[in-house]
Formats: sequence, structure tokens, C-alpha cells
Amino acid sequence: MKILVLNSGSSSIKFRLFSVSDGDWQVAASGAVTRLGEEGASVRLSWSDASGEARAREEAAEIGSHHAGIERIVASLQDTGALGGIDELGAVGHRVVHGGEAFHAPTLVDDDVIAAIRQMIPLAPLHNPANLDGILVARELFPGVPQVAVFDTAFHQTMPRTAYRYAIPGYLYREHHVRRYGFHGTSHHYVAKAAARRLGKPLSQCNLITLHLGNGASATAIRDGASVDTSMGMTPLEGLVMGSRCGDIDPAVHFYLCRHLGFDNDTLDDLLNRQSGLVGLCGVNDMREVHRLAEAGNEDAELALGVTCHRLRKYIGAYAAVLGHVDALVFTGGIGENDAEVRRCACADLTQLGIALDAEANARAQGSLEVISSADSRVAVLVVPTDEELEIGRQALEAIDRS
Ligand SMILES: Nc1ncnc2c1ncn2[C@@H]1O[C@H](COP(=O)(O)OP(=O)(O)O)[C@@H](O)[C@H]1O
Ligand SMILES: CC(=O)OP(=O)(O)O
Ligand SMILES: [Mg+2]
Repeated sequence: MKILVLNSGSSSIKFRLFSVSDGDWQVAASGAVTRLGEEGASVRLSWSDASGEARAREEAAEIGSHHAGIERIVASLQDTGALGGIDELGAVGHRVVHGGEAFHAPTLVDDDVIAAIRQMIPLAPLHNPANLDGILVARELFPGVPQVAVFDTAFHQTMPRTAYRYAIPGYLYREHHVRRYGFHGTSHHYVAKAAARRLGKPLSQCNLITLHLGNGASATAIRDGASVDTSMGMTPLEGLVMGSRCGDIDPAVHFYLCRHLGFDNDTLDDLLNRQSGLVGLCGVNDMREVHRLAEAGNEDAELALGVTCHRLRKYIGAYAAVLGHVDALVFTGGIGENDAEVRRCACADLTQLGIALDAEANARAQGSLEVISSADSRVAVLVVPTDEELEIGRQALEAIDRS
């Protein structure tokens, strides 16, 4: 059976096609449509040919909509033989960023689920409209194939209200759903399960701090396998320093910018979501570029690294206090998996919290599951590659088996 996973964003559609037999998941093909609706759009596809050899190709194409993008993905999958026909598909799993309080688990899509995801658009205007487009197009192109929505927010639905409520008047929560939800739940859950396996305990007996550091970044405190606090809030803007998002900020900055500099809602949104974070501090949002600039003596880039790591250390300390006892600290995401310098800086001088790195193991770890703590570290520190697509695929299949 084949399972297709779609991560449909506003300007890209990432996809992965799995071949599943007897619980064994093989990647049949993967790729992305990028620059959707812009000039220079392209379709990238990697697959293994009949003899098992890895193949890849990238084609420029005019792709103006999610409909055209997904059609193009299916055509490429069939053209390369990765997908024989649509009847091979057992399910399509969709990443949906915001599920509000309605969804605690992966959910088979029907008209009510679509209506609920649509209702959540004001809470995630950057993500949910594109996620929904992906679902609607897939329903049309793959009639009869079950569609499963897998929510970024679902894993965090176990947070206690002391962690998810903001200290603002209660009617804003009760009538307008203003609360902290948290995101990247699929990734936090996936790396937590992998860390538990490495620790040799059931996840339900593990206390973990997981750090998902990609373009978006978030930290999660996990007690006995369940999320009890996370750094992102009502939207994916709160918390850590990100590629282009500011993370934590005094809300009074907003009033100041509006009253004294003439900002309005749209300019504020753009400033804090797209012009801040690493970009705001040093002009580039790719962490590798930030390092290149810092190594060349650029002081803004040095500051950007410093602010990023200072914020990380604050969250590690805060979540150590939330949890009391920590079994492991887990780094994941493009930066968490590859950036030894950020890991070193985030963990420096944390021996009082029981966290000590093995410098060599840290420097070596890149892109595979590694223990990077020293032998005398009370807390294990792990690098765990995340795999959101695999987790979405597995959860999609579980949802179908349950239904
Ligand atoms: N070798 C590396 N060293 C440092 N940072 C890296 C490395 N490889 C990727 N990154 C960073 O990871 C980030 C992207 O993470 P990723 O998880 O791929 O993002 P996304 O959230 O888009 O999935 C970028 O800031 C990129 O610079
Ligand atoms: C929710 C979120 O921040 O997602 P991403 O990291 O994909 O932007
Ligand atoms: Mg990612």
C-alpha cells in the first residue's frame, strides 16, 4: 500500500510517498513544489528507480495554484513509476498547523472537519488556508481515498490550563479562544518517542525537554510522555528566536510602534512574523549564513547568535523548573540536528541543571541520532533527526485503522 503525505504551505507543497508493507515504511519518492504562484516555480522529485538506484530531477513549471501543484506532483509520481495509480493509495495524510481545541488526535477528514479547519483560519492565517487547500484538492483528485488531518497543535492538548491560559480577562478565552496552543507537535512527539527508545524506557515514563529548531522554532516540556508546556502560543510567533519571527516580546512594543511610528496591524504582522528574528537582527534568516557572517566578524550576526542562544538557555532553565526532573534534552530540526555551535552555546555552564556536553561528541553529531552529553551529565543530551512526514504518514494509517 502507498501513503502520500502532503505538507501544503502558502508558497510550497512538500510531499512524501511511502510504500508500506507489514509495518515496514519505505520512502518511494519525495520532493516539493516551490515558489508556488511565483515566477521560477519548480517541481523537485527524488525516487528510486526499478533497479533501486536513487534518481532525482527538478523541472521548472508554471504552477499557479495548489490544484495545479498537486496535479503536477501526481503526474510526476506516475510518470516516474513511483506511483502506479491512484488506486494504490491507502490514504493521504495532511499536515494541518492549527486544530484549536477541537482536535486531540489525527482525524479522518469529512465536511465537518473541513468546516472546523476553516473556522481556525483567523488563528493561523499564514498556515491553515494553504493546509485546507491541500485537503480540498486531494479530496477532488483522489476520490474515495481517505484523507487524514494531522495537527501541529494536537500533541500539546495535554497542557494544563496553568500553562495554556494567558493572564488576560477570561471571556477572551471562553468566547474568543485566546489561549496558548503550541505547534510543531508532530515533531516534538516523534523525537520524544525516538528519545524514549534510546533511553530504554517507555515514553510514558520519560521527562524530556525537546527543542525543535528549524525556520520556525519551539521548545516543549514533556512530563511522563505528555506535553505540559511549550514555547509557541496562540500562534507560532511566541517563544524562541526564529528565522524571521521575533518570539517573545513585550506586547507594549506594539502600542509604542502604533502610537509613535504609525504602524498598523498589517505592518506589525509583517514586522514581527517576517522581518524579525535572525533576519531582523542581522539581515539573513538562514543559520548557516548567520555563522558565515559572524565568522567574518559581522557584529550583528554575532549578536543574532547570542540572542538566539540566550533565549534557548532561558527556556531550558524554565522547563527544567517546570519538570523538576529531566531525563533528556533533545535537539532537532535543521539547526538542532546540524549546528554544534548553537548546541554548545545553549548548553554551556548548565552543570547546575545536570546538563554537560561531551565536546567531541557534540562536534561530531550531525543529522543522525547521537548522545552528546558527557558520561557524568545527569541529563542525557540527544540529537534526534525529526521526520514529520513519516510521523504524519504513520498517524494517518493509525487513524484509518481506528475508524
Ligand atoms: N549544517 C547546518 N548548520 C547550521 N544550520 C543548519 C545546517 N543545516 C540546516 N541548517 C539550518 O536549519 C534551518 C532550517 O531548518 P529546517 O528544519 O530544515 O526548516 P523548516 O522549518 O523549514 O523545515 C535553517 O536556518 C538552516 O540554516
Ligand atoms: C508552526 C510553524 O512554525 O511551522 P513552520 O516551522 O513550518 O513554519
Ligand atoms: Mg520543518
